[in-house]
Formats: sequence, C-alpha cells, structure tokens
Amino acid sequence: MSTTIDTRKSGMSNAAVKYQPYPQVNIPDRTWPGKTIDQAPIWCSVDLRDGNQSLVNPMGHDRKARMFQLLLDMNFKEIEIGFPSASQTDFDFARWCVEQGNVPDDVSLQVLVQCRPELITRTFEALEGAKRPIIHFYNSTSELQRRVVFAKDVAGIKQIATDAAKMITDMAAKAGGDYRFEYSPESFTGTELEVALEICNAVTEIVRPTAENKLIINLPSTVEMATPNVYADQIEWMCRNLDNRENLIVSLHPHNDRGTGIAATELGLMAGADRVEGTLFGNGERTGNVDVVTLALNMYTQGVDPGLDCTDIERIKAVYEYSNEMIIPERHPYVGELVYTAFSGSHQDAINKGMKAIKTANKPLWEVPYLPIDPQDVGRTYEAIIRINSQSGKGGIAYILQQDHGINLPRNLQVEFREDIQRITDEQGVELPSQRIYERFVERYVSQPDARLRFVDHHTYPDTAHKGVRIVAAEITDRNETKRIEGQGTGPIDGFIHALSIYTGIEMSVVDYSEHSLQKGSNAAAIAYVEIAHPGGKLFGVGMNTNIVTASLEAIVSAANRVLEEAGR
Ligand SMILES: CC(=O)SCCNC(=O)CCNC(=O)[C@H](O)C(C)(C)COP(=O)(O)OP(=O)(O)OC[C@H]1O[C@@H](n2cnc3c(N)ncnc32)[C@H](O)[C@@H]1OP(=O)(O)O
Ligand SMILES: CC(C)C(=O)C(=O)O
Repeated sequence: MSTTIDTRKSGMSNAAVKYQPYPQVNIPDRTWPGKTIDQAPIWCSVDLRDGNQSLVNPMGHDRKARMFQLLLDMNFKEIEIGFPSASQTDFDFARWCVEQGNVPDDVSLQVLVQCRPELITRTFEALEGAKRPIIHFYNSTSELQRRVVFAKDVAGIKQIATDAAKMITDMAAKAGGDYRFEYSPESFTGTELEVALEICNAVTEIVRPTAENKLIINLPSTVEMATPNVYADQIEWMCRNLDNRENLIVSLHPHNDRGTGIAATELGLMAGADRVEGTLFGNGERTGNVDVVTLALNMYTQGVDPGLDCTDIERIKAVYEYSNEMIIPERHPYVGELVYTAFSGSHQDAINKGMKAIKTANKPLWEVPYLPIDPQDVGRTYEAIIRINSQSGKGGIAYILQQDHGINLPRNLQVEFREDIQRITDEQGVELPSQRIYERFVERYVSQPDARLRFVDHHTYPDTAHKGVRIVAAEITDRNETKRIEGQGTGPIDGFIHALSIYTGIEMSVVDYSEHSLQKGSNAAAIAYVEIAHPGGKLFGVGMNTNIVTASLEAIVSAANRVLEEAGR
C-alpha cells in the first residue's frame, strides 16, 4: 500500500524554487572517513574579535581584559584580540595587551584586517612592540560576493589579496619584527575550490613561508552551507592541492548556521587541518562560531588531552556571561545547568548503579551510563546529577537520600517510598527538592506527627520458664497515655513486636531488618529499617536514634503506626 503525502499542506513547497542544493566535492578517494582525532589542534580564540563583533554591546576595556585573562589561563597560545584598525577601542586594547597585558612569550597576539592599505598601516601601529604577533588579513572570495559586493572577477579578487600580502610582508620586513601571517579567503564555503586554491597559492607565493615561520591558511566556513562531510571533503581537497603544504598551517574557522559547526570542525580535523579558530561556548556571528570548549571536551572524553584547560567550567561560564552579556542555555553541552542532571527514572537507576559500580571497582576509568564525562573533571559536583519530579523512579530517590542525607534505603523500601513521592510529584506537577524529599521521608517514617503510638523505653530479662526466650517489657504511649506492654521472643525486636501484636490485637512479624550509622564518629546516629508482615500485607517502619536498639524498636513502632493507620484505627 503506498501513501501519498500532500506537500501543498506544508506551506514550504516552494523550497526547490527558492533554494538550491549545495554541490558535492568530487573526491571519491577521500581518506578522512577512516581517520580519528588523536591529538589536539593549535587553538586560536576569536572571542575578542568575531565574538565581539557580533555582540549587541561590543566589549569595552574591562570586559575584554577579563576575557583575555581567562583565555591566557585556559592555555590559548594564539588569541585574536580584535580588529584594531576598525575602532579606537580595539586599537587601545591592542596597545594595552602589548604594553600591559603580561602576555607570556609563547603566546601570539593576532589581529584581523581587511586588505585595505590604510587599515593595514594602522594595524602595524597597533602591534608595535608585540612578540611574534599574527597579522590576519582577509578578503571575500565567494562567487556571490565577487558578483554583488565587489563587482570583480577572480583576477580582481586575487589582486586584492596579493596586493595586501605584498604590503603586509614589506611592512613587516621594514619593521624588522618577528611577524607571523594568516590569510583567509573569507566566505570560503561559497567559493569554488579551484578559485580558493588559486588565490591561496598566490598569497603563499608572496609570503614565502618557511618551516620556522609558517603561513596560516584559514579556510572559514563563514556561512555554514552544507552537511559537515562536504566541509571535510573541501578541507581534504585543499590540503592535497595547496602549494608548499609543509610550510602552511591549515586552519578551520567554522560557523554554525546549520547547527553542525562542531561536527564540521571534527571532520575537518580528520581531513587534515592543523588549527581551529573558535569561541568559548560558540558566541559569534548569527548562530555563532564553533564552540571550542565543546570541541576540547569532546576530545577529552575520547582520551585525547585537548591542551585547553576546561577544569573550571563555572569560571569560563561566568566570564562568558560577564564579557558577552549573554546567558548560556540549560542544555548547552558540558556547561548548561541541566546537562549533568537526570529526572527520568530509568536514567537515574542506571546512573545510581553506575556510580556505585565505579566506587566498588576503584579504577580510574569513567563508565557511568548517561554521563559521558565525570562532572568533577570540569569542576561540577555530583549534587545535581539526579533531581526528582513525576518522571523519576526509586533509584533516583534512593540516590538523593544516600548522596545528600546518608540514608541507604533497602530495596523494598525504595519501592514503597517511591509511590509516596510519585503521588506528591504528580499532584504538584513540579520538581521536589532533595530537602523536601528528606523531610517527607522523616515525616512519614520517623516523626509521624499524627501517629497513635510512641516508644518510650524497654528492658528485657530471661523467661525462666523457656530456655533461650526473653521477656520484653516496654513502655509506650498511645494517644499520649502511658501504657506498659509485654511480649516474648529470642531478642528485643522479636519480643517487642510480639508485645505490640498483643496490645494492638493485630498479628505482626518482622520479615526484614537492616541498620546503618548515619554519621561517622563516636556520636554515631543509627538508622534502622524493619519490614513487617501483617494481615493486610507488608510495610516498612524506620527509627533514628543514637542507640541502635532504640532505633530498631522505634522502627517497629513506626511500622505499627502505619498498620493501624491502614486499618483505620
Ligand atoms: C566574516 C567576518 O567576520 S569578516 C570581519 C568583519 N568584521 C567587521 O566588519 C568589524 C569591524 N569593521 C568595521 O569597523 C568597518 O567595517 C571597517 C572600519 C573595517 C570599515 O569601515 P568602512 O570602510 O566605513 O565601511 P564598510 O565596512 O562598509 O566598507 C566596505 C568597503 O570595504 C570593502 N571591503 C570589505 N571587506 C574587504 C576586505 N576584506 N578587503 C578589502 N576590501 C574590503 C568593500 O568592498 C567596501 O568597498 P566600497 O566602499 O568600495 O563599496
Ligand atoms: C575573517 C574570517 C576568518 C571570518 O571571520 C569568517 O570567515 O567568519
């Protein structure tokens, strides 16, 4: 049976008229699909330039300086600090970096400039005295921009690039400094590969890079226009065909228009690129530049040292938010508020078991279901891993009580208490915080404010008529009236439940018992759990006391109160 879809209903049936598919690259012997990323690229932060130029309010000195210090602390060795010929703020910041920025000797300041003589001259002024700075010059080479922006043919566009390359290398030679150079055929992804190659080769011929001073050829996905495999094909094609490849550093500068900037970069690295330009958490034009923190942590979680320090991701986030005046969404990889949190039951159960298994195994290898990275590796805690709402299960509730309050619920009690929590979360429709779960646990099982019975005291003595049997004499209150009860058994628990069975007229017996201490040290408070059987089924009681025997007997009273409540007495 075939189904016909009526495309007229989609409202987007003009797609083929308005847009055209991106052409594929003819490279049938491509090698990148078989490669893996096994070492970090050279990283270059463009937060202070591409990031900055896309902000509602571009950064002033303080916001730039704070970001700059963070980038140094994260171990970036190449930092594009701005476009000094574009504004006085950027010029002054470049001068501040050179004169007062305490830039380590192994860090290169990079600046961007268009291929325009007056802007190039001003750029050299901004960098006077800098150690091994990178002059990054660009012009758009795309078919569309050649046509509608520059009204020039390929030769004319090439001329813009080569004139600039000549001027820049001449000025650098005259200045006598140890300049480095970067050229970008901007809008590379909109440029025919042969054209991009011709222009890059022409620039390389003028710059004459050497092994000691390589030329950076930056191949930007200025606008992301195709699937990431196409970008990888383009990079592999360029790497194969560029002249003097051994003296070039091939750099990627991906944007994220299709939401696949990370994938494109990773495939581009597999295709032979050496360097990546990007920004923290992907700030940048439109949908942003590629996010270097995510890229670095993706490498880290594959066992590759990324060379960037992301161990204090909260600081990186704080500086990002201060300097860019933007907020990071809750789902952002590695940093979002919710990315280490599971609300759903089966995820919580698996995480809970995984965390226990890791503790038991005592090995460094991280293997926890649903958590591709140990949150502590980026300075996050385990506190937020599990949060409870109506989608949650017993494993999650058990994890919260254990992790936050030191309470290890027996499995059957987990099942029982989960039903109670589920009822509350269903009724309220919101998350139940850890403290509220704890309070509910104590109220239901320990303090029981509306309950009839309270344990007061007990003592035991041998039953002289029966060998091995002890008599338990206990004092309890029933609706605040003191009562003395008595029973027999092999020990206090056994005898006390017998006494309560006689007193209440309901036959009860202990089917499960466990206890543990709640705090370490000499004043250890104990918690005891008893599961009792009664004619209507089974249920739990819990006692907490500094004395373990008292905690056990309180647990039995707790269970008895619940039996009475169920029986409507
Ligand atoms: C993809 C990117 O992110 S590239 C970086 C973009 N960043 C920025 O533009 C931020 C900083 N820029 C600025 O402050 C300004 O654009 C300036 C100071 C650089 C230049 O300002 P202005 O000259 O006033 O104006 P504008 O930017 O509109 O100039 C466009 C002119 O430069 C030409 N042009 C643009 N880019 C280049 C280039 N890379 N090389 C040579 N010429 C260029 C255009 O063809 C146009 O020429 P026309 O005036 O003959 O039509
Ligand atoms: C200047 C270039 C590298 C750029 O920012 C881009 O293409 O996005």
